[in-house]
Amino acid sequence: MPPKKKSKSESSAVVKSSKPPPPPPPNWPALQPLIPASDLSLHELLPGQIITVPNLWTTTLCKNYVSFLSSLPLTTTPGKPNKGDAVRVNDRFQIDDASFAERLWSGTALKNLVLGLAEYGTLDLSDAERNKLWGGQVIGLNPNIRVYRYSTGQFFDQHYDDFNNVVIPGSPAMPARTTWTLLLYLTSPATGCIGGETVFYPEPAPRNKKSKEPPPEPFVVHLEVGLALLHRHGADCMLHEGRPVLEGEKWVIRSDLCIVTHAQLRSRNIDIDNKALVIHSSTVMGIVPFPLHHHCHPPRSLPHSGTRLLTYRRTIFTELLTLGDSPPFHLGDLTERSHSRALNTPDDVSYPSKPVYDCLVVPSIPT
Ligand SMILES: O=C(O)CCC(=O)C(=O)O
Ligand SMILES: [Fe+2]
Repeated sequence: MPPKKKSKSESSAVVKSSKPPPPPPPNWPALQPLIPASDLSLHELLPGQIITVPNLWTTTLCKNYVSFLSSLPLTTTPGKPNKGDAVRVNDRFQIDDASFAERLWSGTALKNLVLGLAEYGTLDLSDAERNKLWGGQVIGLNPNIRVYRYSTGQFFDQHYDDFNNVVIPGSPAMPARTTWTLLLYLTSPATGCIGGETVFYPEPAPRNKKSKEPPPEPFVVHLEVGLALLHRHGADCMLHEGRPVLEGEKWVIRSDLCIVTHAQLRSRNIDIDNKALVIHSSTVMGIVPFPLHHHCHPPRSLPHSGTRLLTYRRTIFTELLTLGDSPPFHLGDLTERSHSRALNTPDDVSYPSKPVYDCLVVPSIPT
């Protein structure tokens, strides 16, 4: 007798049982109230290494979040780490939630400050300098959101944060790499949390390594409610730790800045030279301004015909609206209809509806 065939439902049941679906993301409260971006700024505490945004979240928002986060199923990490991992003793909750990561990025002042789009409070940098600082063109935050609660006596021992390759979901999904750690403090001495500072240990200058000079002073970041701390990670990460909490509870939300890289773009049929980004496709499509946010009116930023960019393969830049619907590729705001609509304001009428362009001039992106 032939083996009994599995019915569809049976076989899907088998698949299901082998890989349980990920837990649904929490019902995160709204990110409000917030202080307007115009009243916030980036503070470069250690050039190229540590940057903060005081009051990224308001005290009220932090307080609401602490009470919300307390309801999540946090797990205490074991005191004995895997080989090579730092000793970390805290309670933690971790979830892949691209939509929350996007809210934390675009729904607060973070994106505009990091990308240099805010009118005030950004660092005074050229696009190339900004890309160098962040390690590339930042496209958002790591969807892997971590929530830490340190109770009295808990700590995160000295360690370096490594980078990760991640995928930012979308259509299509965008491969990216993390370059800076984001720590958002929700508590501080003002809320009864004593201790728990994040401390960085600068490397002694090479010539001093063998000398008897004392090592450089540690750099201490004190907890402040609503302060976002960004620090470079990966190969150039500074040794750092979360000091033991002496009293009260320390709450932190952790994510990372994510960048796109040359290699990742190339693997998607996108070419870049120092100034331009071109999408190749047999069907078309278009050319995506990069970074998008520097070009609210992309047609204005297109090069004049006759420039060297005409040597690129000719592509028809159909109305940007089409990018929103069936994109060969899209990023960030261009995928949003609201933004696409904004491109059809009366301001745009002087542009032909189906102009032919080769390429868009964009800032360089480090490999
Ligand atoms: O909680 C802190 O102060 C440090 C956290 C940290 O270093 C990390 O998440 O890698
Ligand atoms: Fe760390």
